[in-house]
Amino acid sequence: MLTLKDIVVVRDKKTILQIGDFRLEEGERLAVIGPNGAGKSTFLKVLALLETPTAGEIFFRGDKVTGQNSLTFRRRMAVVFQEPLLLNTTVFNNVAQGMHFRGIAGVDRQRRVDYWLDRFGITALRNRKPLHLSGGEAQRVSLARAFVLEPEVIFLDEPFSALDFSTRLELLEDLGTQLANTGSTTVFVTHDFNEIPYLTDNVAVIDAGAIVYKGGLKSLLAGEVAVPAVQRFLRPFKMSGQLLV
Ligand SMILES: Nc1ncnc2c1ncn2[C@@H]1O[C@H](COP(=O)(O)OP(=O)(O)OP(=O)(O)O)[C@@H](O)[C@H]1O
Repeated sequence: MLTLKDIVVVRDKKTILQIGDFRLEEGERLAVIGPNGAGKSTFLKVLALLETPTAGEIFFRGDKVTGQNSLTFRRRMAVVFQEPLLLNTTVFNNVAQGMHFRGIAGVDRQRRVDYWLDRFGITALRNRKPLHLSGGEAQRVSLARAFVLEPEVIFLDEPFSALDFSTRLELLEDLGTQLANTGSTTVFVTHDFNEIPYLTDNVAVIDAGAIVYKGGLKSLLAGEVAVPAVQRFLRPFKMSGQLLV
């Protein structure tokens, strides 16, 4: 679905991302993990066509992405960030907002919003303004706003890292269910190994701007693969007993 070729991102004269070959397949659910500053968000923004790389090519379903067509492709994707970024209007309007740009209106729009409010358990909040939502509720609105667009690919950049543990678990379970139901192609950035099994076993590890591992999480944690950068990153999780998976 998305292919990166010889991507380089340079910022402030520093190379922060370097990806030779990368393919995201149709229906693939990929978790991206790595230490702080490794380049995870930059990688996600390049894939989501939100950041233009310094060099390299991006293909969406075989078509080369250019300055002229990138907005059209971007409208076929949805992104959820750590901060919900909601407008100061009702939950219903926030979820309905993106459909305006896609020409979906009337009964169809209402039906789709109602469906996703229900899927994420926020129907009762439909007339509430964001100021009066908890962090977990606000992130449910963000998720509904992304899914309602029926995007071809969903990007999630540490969507739950600001939430408490039990809220995070509930949201991970609900997100996992909805991703399984829709079969959406997904890229999920996290810095916590424990979140990954709720969504997938398929993981890419980024370190110092490069993908140093792509494959199964279970085999990675079982030590079946020996990538020094991965072992270094895993060590503090194991030592502090934070690795629950
Ligand atoms: N616009 C920019 N200008 C200069 N440096 C940048 C820019 N964007 C990112 N960087 C740097 O690039 C590196 C990678 O940043 P990025 O946000 O992609 O990492 P990350 O793995 O998502 O980090 P974190 O887990 O802390 O969110 C960091 O050192 C960051 O400071």
